[in-house]
Amino acid sequence: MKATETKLKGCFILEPTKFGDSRGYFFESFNEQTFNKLTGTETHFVQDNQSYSTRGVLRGLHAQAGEHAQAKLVRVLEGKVIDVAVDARPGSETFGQHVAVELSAENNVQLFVPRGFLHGFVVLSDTATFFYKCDNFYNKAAECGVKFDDPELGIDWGMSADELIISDKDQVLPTFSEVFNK
Ligand SMILES: Cc1cn([C@H]2C[C@H](O)[C@@H](COP(=O)(O)OP(=O)(O)O[C@H]3O[C@H](C)C(=O)[C@H](O)[C@H]3O)O2)c(=O)[nH]c1=O
Repeated sequence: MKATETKLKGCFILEPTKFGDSRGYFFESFNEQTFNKLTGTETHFVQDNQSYSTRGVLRGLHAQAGEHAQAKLVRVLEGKVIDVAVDARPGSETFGQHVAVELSAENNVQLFVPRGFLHGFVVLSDTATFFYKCDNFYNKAAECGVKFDDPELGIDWGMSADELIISDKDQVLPTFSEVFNK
């Protein structure tokens, strides 16, 4: 497994070591000891999530607030997505900045999204199965989010607005400044 820290401190791109042979391939998709050594953290994941979406579905930008904040290790089991993490950590040098990474069943790339980040993704393939580990349990009351197309964030989702499929809930999310600069 190789880990590369992004411009957002604590946010890492991880690439598994793949062992191929005449049958196909094998790789360790997660190893707590390896992960914590590579990221310099003591992360302990407690919940796995999986979602299935069709092309153009955009889920996000979401987070859980306060003590219910979640770090996430995200990857794609089938299909291709653009995955986005936005730094919403108070006082961070990269506050309001984001990274966008292509995750796919072909590249097997993972993104570690630390606590204090907003997270979302858009599906580029016909369908996508998205899998992620969380280091804190789901808490509906602590859910918060920011509008995917907030001009202050300037995220290029790689698709035109008319191609996107977005939940009613996500359509009416506030702007980044309304949530984090209040
Ligand atoms: C997140 C979550 C949801 N749910 C239930 C609540 C709803 O009845 C249903 C769908 O939830 P939602 O529409 O919030 O699902 P997404 O839009 O995929 O939300 C996720 O999208 C972005 C990409 C994220 O990073 C978050 O993990 C999460 O917010 O699953 C649960 O029971 N447990 C959970 O952990």
